[in-house]
Amino acid sequence: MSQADSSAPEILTAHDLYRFYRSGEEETLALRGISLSLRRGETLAVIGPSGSGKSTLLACLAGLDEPDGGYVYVGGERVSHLPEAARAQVRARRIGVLLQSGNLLPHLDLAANILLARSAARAPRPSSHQPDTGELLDQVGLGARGRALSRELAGGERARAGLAVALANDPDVLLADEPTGELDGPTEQRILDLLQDRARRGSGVLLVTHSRQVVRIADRVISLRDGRIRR
Ligand SMILES: Nc1ncnc2c1ncn2[C@@H]1O[C@H](COP(=O)(O)OP(=O)(O)OP(=O)(O)O)[C@@H](O)[C@H]1O
Repeated sequence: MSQADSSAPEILTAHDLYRFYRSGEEETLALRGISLSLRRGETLAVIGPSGSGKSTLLACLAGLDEPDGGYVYVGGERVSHLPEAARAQVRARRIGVLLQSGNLLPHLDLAANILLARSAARAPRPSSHQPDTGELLDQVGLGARGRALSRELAGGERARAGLAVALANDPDVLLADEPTGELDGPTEQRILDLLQDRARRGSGVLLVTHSRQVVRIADRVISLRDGRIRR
């Protein structure tokens, strides 16, 4: 566990999030009034049984999905209730997202994926230090794999590559869904080290996970059940 500074500024705020899904006659209330916040340098783990709303929450926080009620702010900028293009811009500038489905465009090599994520950030914040592609590849231990396509990477390499892309915009907030997935021990440790390093550099880090190892590096843990935070 890292030692987050309780006086550090809040970098992510989510208030009273609701999300309904409707398919045919069936209605699912995936989020039922979730409020949470994250400070710079803080790592928050989100746990809960399958179907409790973790991925839906992450998608709403990342601006990949729109909540039906409530709001999300990152770094003082609104993420929710914006046209999709505006949400994508806030995400490109401020948020790193690591999804289980992977975040590499399949027809571009790894270096090009990183360059694309960096250039999408366009107007980096004055304080930001966007690492260059070589630096990022070295950080995740893939210095020699910049020319590889996603399909040419082994599972552990692909997870680290995804993290490199998620970090390419020097995000205020890193949101990751099962960042260590099915990885072996040494690769899992490497990812955990990178996540801890990210928090030390002042990002807020939110990790959806079932892994005890991941929970161990968190400053705080919240548990979801039926779309609510369990108290
Ligand atoms: N696109 C969708 N359409 C309809 N229902 C959905 C959709 N996505 C999620 N749900 C439902 O919303 C609820 C929350 O799902 P969600 O995927 O957020 O849970 P989760 O905690 O991430 O589960 P898991 O750990 O299995 O990934 C579930 O009941 C799920 O069936």
